[in-house]
Amino acid sequence: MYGYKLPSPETVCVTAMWQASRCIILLTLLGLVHSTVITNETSTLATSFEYIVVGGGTTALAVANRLAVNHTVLVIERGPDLVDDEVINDPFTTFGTPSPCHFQIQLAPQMGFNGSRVIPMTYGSCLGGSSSINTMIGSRPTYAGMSAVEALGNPGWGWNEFLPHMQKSETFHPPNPTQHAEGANFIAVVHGFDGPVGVSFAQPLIAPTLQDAAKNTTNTVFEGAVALSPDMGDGFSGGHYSSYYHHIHFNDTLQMDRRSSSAWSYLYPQDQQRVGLTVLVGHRVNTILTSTEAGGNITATGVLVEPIAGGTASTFNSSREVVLSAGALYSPAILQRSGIGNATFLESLGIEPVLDLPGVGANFQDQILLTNVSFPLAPSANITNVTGGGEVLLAVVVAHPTAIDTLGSNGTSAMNTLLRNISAERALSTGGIVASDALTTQAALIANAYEIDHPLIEMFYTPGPTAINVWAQSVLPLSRGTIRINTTDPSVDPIADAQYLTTEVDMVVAVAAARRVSSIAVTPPFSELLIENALAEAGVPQVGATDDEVSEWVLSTYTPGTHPVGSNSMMQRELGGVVSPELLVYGTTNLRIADASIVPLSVFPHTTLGLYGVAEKAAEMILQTAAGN
Ligand SMILES: Cc1cc2nc3c(=O)[nH]c(=O)nc-3n(C[C@H](O)[C@H](O)[C@H](O)COP(=O)(O)OP(=O)(O)OC[C@H]3O[C@@H](n4cnc5c(N)ncnc54)[C@H](O)[C@@H]3O)c2cc1C
Repeated sequence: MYGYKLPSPETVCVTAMWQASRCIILLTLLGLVHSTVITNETSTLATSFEYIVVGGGTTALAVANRLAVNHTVLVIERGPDLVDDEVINDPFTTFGTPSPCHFQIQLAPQMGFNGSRVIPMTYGSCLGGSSSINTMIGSRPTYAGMSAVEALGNPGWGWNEFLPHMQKSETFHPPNPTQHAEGANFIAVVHGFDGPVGVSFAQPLIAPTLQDAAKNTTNTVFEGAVALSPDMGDGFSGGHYSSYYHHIHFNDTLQMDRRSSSAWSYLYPQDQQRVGLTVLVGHRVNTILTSTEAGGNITATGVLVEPIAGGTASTFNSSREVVLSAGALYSPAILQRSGIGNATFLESLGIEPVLDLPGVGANFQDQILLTNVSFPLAPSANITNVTGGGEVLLAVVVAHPTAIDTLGSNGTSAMNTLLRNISAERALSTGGIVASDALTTQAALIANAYEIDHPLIEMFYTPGPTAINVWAQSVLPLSRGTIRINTTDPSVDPIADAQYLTTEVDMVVAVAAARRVSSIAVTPPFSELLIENALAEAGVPQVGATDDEVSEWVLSTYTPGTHPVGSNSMMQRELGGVVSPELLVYGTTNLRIADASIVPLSVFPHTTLGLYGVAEKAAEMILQTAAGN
């Protein structure tokens, strides 16, 4: 006998993905879930939690989710809850379309041609943080990169130990037969298949003509040295090119994509509801409250919180730990306001130091992007085939050439010499490092990584309606800057100074990347898709331009890579490290940091998938401490 069965409320909710908040409320009313509380009101909240997580961004929500399975956790996010915001949820509308989550910080004047440049850096401020607005390109650190991180005094952070944490976060969607036929591939053993973060190839994956042109031209420009990769996340992505996967949830039933931000992975879905989790939005953490133990160690006891809209400040207490996850731009500022940082600097602002830790805010670094490159399509090019008919498509082909692929053996050995004889003076004088050893050690590790298998640059091709963009990104910058508050007023942004391109080797890499961009535009079959004078039209130096001409162009056009890291680095304390391999702030008993600020070297070509690994590893270590192991 056949009967008609009504879909369960859970099924309705999964199908109506855009209405998740309403679904969660419905399910809660039906008594089907014990829902996480998301609120912007403090009056009804408890004042004490086992854990407090500062920030509600990419890493924060992942850590909070894992801790809240068995503990009470309060997350405090400065920005709003934008669960139903269509710009954020739809992967294809986020680029270039502002949302209430898009924010910019004005960087300190950076090096430019003939003087300095004032450049803003974009970041996300809402639940999910920057994962709610980013470009969703999925890439992982390399084996060589994680070896360098481990060698900075971080046992347990090599590729083999780190991989399981990235796998735990992930549900990888293998390419479907069409995507496979179009070039998408994967290696199953390096992926996870039941974690919260959806990772899949985009739909549609490619614009066929551009895909072919990009692959063939990459091959020619790098003289066949850059080979098709079976999987860009296998740890050996240097010297390869491939179609990218993205952090996107692909829903088989609906045949549609949705951004898999941290919020959509670890917070909103029904199966991620946590009765112990409270998320307070629209509130800023001004300071972390501390007490000093008998032995001189500092214990975090809670946080001082203020509503963004104005109103009375509140205090929340933590009985176990405080986890700082406000991102590479803001976490150092919160520590500094709390009296943790360079004691002399803090005193100059009238802040009483509770912990002298000179590395707070130092070792700040970001990749650069050469983005201002938009090559106009030739009238003869079949626009539909080249650009997918004017639809927004995600990155089509990405290439990760190594130093030897890009510079040849003479260039590589010249760069190696520069790296191994690096002068730390400028970084020291600007406060970018706290000891010259910090830079020479990092430079030697970067040189080793390049010798093994680390990408020197990343190049990707993306189509627009009438032009093709070729992006080049430096991957492992050596210039070091600072994040520093200049007032105790918590509503004022810190001074973020990336010191882009101030180290000679970074200019060498940028010039090499720019030269490859020029070569690509004049190399068939890619060049055949473009107008005849595409280089001049795009303002890019001609092939054969002098080094000075190329440097001038680089200095006039580069933009922030929006992958800032390192401002509370995980490395030895003597080198200016801020956190131990257990992510505990040195000199504290229970203050951890889990966000991009702990990453000591830019070994994640794109940061997000690696940061989910950091979050999973952080949560595991915190839970081990709670269990007394
Ligand atoms: C435009 C853009 C494009 C990008 N593209 C990619 C990409 O394609 N692929 C990729 O892998 N990565 C990409 N990234 C980088 C990646 O998104 C970030 O590195 C990553 O999300 C950072 O995670 P986080 O947890 O360190 O910080 P965030 O996710 O930024 O979270 C920090 C959170 O802390 C909150 N906060 C700050 N101060 C306070 C305070 N005082 N109190 C309370 N809350 C506070 C902020 O509002 C924010 O929500 C991109 C980033 C941007 C901005």
